[in-house]
Amino acid sequence: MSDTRPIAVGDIGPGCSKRDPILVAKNVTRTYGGINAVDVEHVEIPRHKITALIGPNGAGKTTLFNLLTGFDTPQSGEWQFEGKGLAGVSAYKVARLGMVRTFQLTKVMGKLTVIENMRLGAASQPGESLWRALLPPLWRSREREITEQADVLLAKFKLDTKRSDYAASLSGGQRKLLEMARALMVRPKLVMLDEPMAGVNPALTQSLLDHIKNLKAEGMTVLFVEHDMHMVRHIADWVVVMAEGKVVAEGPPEDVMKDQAVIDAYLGAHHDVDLADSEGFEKLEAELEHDAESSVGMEPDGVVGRRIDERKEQA
Ligand SMILES: Nc1ncnc2c1ncn2[C@@H]1O[C@H](COP(=O)(O)OP(=O)(O)OP(=O)(O)O)[C@@H](O)[C@H]1O
Repeated sequence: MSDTRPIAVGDIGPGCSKRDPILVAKNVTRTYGGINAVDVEHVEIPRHKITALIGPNGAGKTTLFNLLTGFDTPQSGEWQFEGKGLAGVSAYKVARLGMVRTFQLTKVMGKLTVIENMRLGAASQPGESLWRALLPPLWRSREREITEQADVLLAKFKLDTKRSDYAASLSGGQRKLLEMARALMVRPKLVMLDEPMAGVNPALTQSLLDHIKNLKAEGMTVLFVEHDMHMVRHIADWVVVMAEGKVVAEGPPEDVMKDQAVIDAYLGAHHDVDLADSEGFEKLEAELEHDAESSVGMEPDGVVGRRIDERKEQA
């Protein structure tokens, strides 16, 4: 049965408190040269929910992911995952604690087979090195267990027929699926996905969406960065909006899309467009076609945030 209790406690707005947060970050800052890439005063991610982190290009979404998961170091800040402080904790240990992430550009190992990539995902499970070093016979049985777990996941993600293929031979969408499946090898509690839909062929889009919804159904919490607003509206329970490094809005998707701060962050001068309405995207697209200077664009499939000149280069 779905949990219909309110996600937030008290007033809804940037940095608001959650009834049951799995991740709480305070005063996290990261500058590059003179740029405040991330300057997040307070943000809480609700447990057992799907939260979308949105914002225009350069808003600081990926940098925030990197900081929280130990792939980058902030100038200041603290954050707790399940009540445990993670500042200064390495990416490897963060994954072992149950907080895993995928990357905008997948990091699967092209020269390894699909099953080898999956086995590597288990390397960050608690106790792995101890088993291997101290108890070789037990380690062999552990290896069998890892392979079985990998095969179950590969079947679930419909990659079992690719088991012995090199990861390099997979399509972009299949690599995204493999990266997600591999992340699940550590049996995480929080799964952070950086642009899961980018570069995914439309035939795989529904499958990816279903997999993300399944993560929640299986008791995991999901936080994902995405430019595809149709996806955000379709699967997110909660949306956090960043612009210029800060959290500028948050709330349920239907409310956030109507929020003036979100409209300002995404649309600049195009204030008359309603992001809560799919026709609004078409209108925005039409307007931007006549606005070559705009730094915010939209793909026909609903991708907001690409620069117009980037889109022309890609075409
Ligand atoms: N390694 C880096 N060196 C210098 N500047 C960086 C670096 N990484 C990010 N930045 C800058 O920090 C800001 C935030 O970038 P970030 O990639 O986090 O944004 P984003 O919201 O994820 O954007 P996108 O949606 O395009 O992925 C940008 O101004 C970016 O140019």
